[in-house]
Amino acid sequence: MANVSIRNLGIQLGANRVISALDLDVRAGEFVVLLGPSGCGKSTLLHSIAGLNDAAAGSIEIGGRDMTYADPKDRGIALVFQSYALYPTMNVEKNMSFGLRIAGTPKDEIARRVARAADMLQLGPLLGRKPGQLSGGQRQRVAIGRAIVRQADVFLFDEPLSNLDAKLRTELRRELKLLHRQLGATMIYVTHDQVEAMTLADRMAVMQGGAIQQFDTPDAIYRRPENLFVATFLGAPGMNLLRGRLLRHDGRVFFDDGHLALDVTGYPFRQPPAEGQGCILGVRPEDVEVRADGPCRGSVTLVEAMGAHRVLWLDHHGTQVAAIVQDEGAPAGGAAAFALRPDRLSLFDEASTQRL
Ligand SMILES: Nc1ncnc2c1ncn2[C@@H]1O[C@H](COP(=O)(O)OP(=O)(O)OP(=O)(O)O)[C@@H](O)[C@H]1O
Repeated sequence: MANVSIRNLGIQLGANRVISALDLDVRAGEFVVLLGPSGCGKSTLLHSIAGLNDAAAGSIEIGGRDMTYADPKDRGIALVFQSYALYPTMNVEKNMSFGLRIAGTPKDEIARRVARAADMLQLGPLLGRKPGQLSGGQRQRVAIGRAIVRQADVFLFDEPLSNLDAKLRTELRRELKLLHRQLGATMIYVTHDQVEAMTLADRMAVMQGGAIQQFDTPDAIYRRPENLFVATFLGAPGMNLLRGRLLRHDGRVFFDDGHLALDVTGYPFRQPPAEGQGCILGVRPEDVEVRADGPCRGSVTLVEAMGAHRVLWLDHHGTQVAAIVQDEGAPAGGAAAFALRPDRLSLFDEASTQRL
């Protein structure tokens, strides 16, 4: 296991500067997820760590050694692709051992490593089969097994579960997390699926436009998003947003959207807010409490039954506010009062969209 330290990285693909001045520190043994919408540059960043893209600027260190211009095979990494990339004519055992045989690893050592990986991934009974005789999930297990036998310092995963159906994804996701614990290896994992990111990551980097918008634990990012992009990218439904201004009155600070004056004096402002400052208030649907004595009012426009809970959509003077409720007796229509949990609010500057 090794740490990965990226400084001031710039990556140019054709005429596109896909990544600029990017810093990222992955600790040894950590599971880091790169998460972001399509085209944000997460695969480009992963491929740069693997040495498949040339750096136009900056540096990449792996295990304290400068690998910026090193050949992919010398970086101590193993890469698992979305598309499995298995050899169709070789059986599972041969697919898994291929890299080791090329590298001249002794036969008994190969057998030991393949047996261990097959055991971890429940591939033992399938070792004699060809890829064409395997399901998608089994093929991806073989691709992961092939990476494990290499005993790499850093494992890189490029959306490895996205070809699988929902049930298999969930299963293999859990197996990957357990595998990480067992191996204690450094893993960097690309996905655009936020559930995958939240459940797998020790820390995750949320990317947009070739830059990391926030790098922290899933909980910290979910609870305290650094900017509006991160706030709305995570969560289903996403964070509710109300536009208003910050006003001072009798030594207290209020968020005022013209209909609602919410005392936010206790909010941990990073800088004292300016009087009248344009502000966007964010609150997660599970932090909207539908209760008769709530200070806000809205009319129920839609109720979505999700099985374990319901999503209530409330029209608050033209703004749709989602509330997650557990109670089957929740209002199905008409007017409803609600409150916003004061300790769970996020406030963003309207102009910069950064967290206040
Ligand atoms: N060979 C290339 N030449 C020029 N631009 C490229 C090349 N490959 C990718 N890009 C551009 O770089 C940007 C980042 O692409 P990248 O594949 O890293 O995104 P991504 O976040 O992994 O997206 P996805 O989830 O769709 O794979 C995109 O705007 C893409 O169009």
